[in-house]
Amino acid sequence: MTVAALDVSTFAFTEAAPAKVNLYLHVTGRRADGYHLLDSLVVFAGAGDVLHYQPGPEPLHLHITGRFGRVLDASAAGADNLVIRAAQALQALGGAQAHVQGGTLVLEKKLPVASGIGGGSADAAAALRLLDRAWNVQASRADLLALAQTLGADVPVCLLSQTMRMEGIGEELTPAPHLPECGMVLVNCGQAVSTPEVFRRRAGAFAPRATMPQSWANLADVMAFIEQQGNSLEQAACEVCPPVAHVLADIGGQEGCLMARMSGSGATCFGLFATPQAARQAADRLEDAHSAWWVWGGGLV
Ligand SMILES: C[C@](O)(CO)[C@H](O)COP(=O)(O)OP(=O)(O)OC[C@H]1O[C@@H](n2ccc(N)nc2=O)[C@H](O)[C@@H]1O
Ligand SMILES: Nc1ncnc2c1ncn2[C@@H]1O[C@H](COP(=O)(O)OP(=O)(O)OP(=O)(O)O)[C@@H](O)[C@H]1O
Repeated sequence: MTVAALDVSTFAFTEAAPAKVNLYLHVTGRRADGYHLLDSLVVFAGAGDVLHYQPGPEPLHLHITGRFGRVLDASAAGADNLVIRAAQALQALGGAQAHVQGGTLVLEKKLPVASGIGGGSADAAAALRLLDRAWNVQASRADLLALAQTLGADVPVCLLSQTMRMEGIGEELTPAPHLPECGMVLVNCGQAVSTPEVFRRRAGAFAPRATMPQSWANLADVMAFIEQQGNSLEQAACEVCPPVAHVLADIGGQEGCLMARMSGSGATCFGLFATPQAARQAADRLEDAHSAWWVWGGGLV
């Protein structure tokens, strides 16, 4: 089937893969195996990739479409793609009782690749949720989380796709206090940033574990808390990708922007606004001024 002939509106299964955003990210230590210990407040934006699946007799295969589909070369649709790796892992977990089938997966790649908002992790997590349903695997939440962990540090939190405090190397997840409605702008300058390289370049003392309140009365409370935290990888990411500083200044300069910060290992930066509408207006202005940037504005999941 050619990509042009794929009509995903007829596909039986669809799953959203929302972008992960680290409102703060503290690197609190380093394990003997080189992985870093983190403390992060993770939220999910209305922006995301979308995964579609049509079961069929042919072996399971993946097409990648969308604005950033071409960034992932042909080999990326093969065995190395996190969607395929997630499918294979779930198939192994499901065993004989699952109704594992072949068919066509289509990944609409709307999120920039290697950009600190967990695109590949969100795709893998969406594949686990979608195929668990489609194949009637009925895996327990604990089994799915354990499997997610084998696919990447961000995959467990993306499996839940809801506001969480994330610790350990990404596997310790606890519910975070409810966030009041707010708006978010996401901006990526177009330069892919390697997560391992940014971790390697991080310098200086480890950051403390944040003291998170039990609840927030309003957005001003949330802002006061988040502003006291930071992103331990921001400086290293700015060295690897100098436009990050420019992006942060431009988001921060937008009318109504409450704060601007980088997400994950970069280079995507976010701005927080009082409402999704204010965020969309700021996104429109940023897009007009920087046609080469990827810009999104809206609300949280
Ligand atoms: C920085 C974050 O985006 C914050 O949410 C994530 O921790 C990164 O998660 P991810 O991209 O799913 O990371 P993985 O694919 O598991 O790891 C990529 C590489 O990042 C480094 N890495 C990742 C996670 C972590 N807690 N410590 C690390 O040092 C390791 O060098 C690892 O080889
Ligand atoms: N489905 C996928 N989407 C994006 N990248 C993928 C996918 N499958 C494998 N990859 C590989 O994973 C690498 C990291 O991409 P990804 O977009 O997940 O990074 P990221 O946004 O920095 O993630 P994180 O915030 O979790 O560090 C890419 O260089 C790409 O080659």
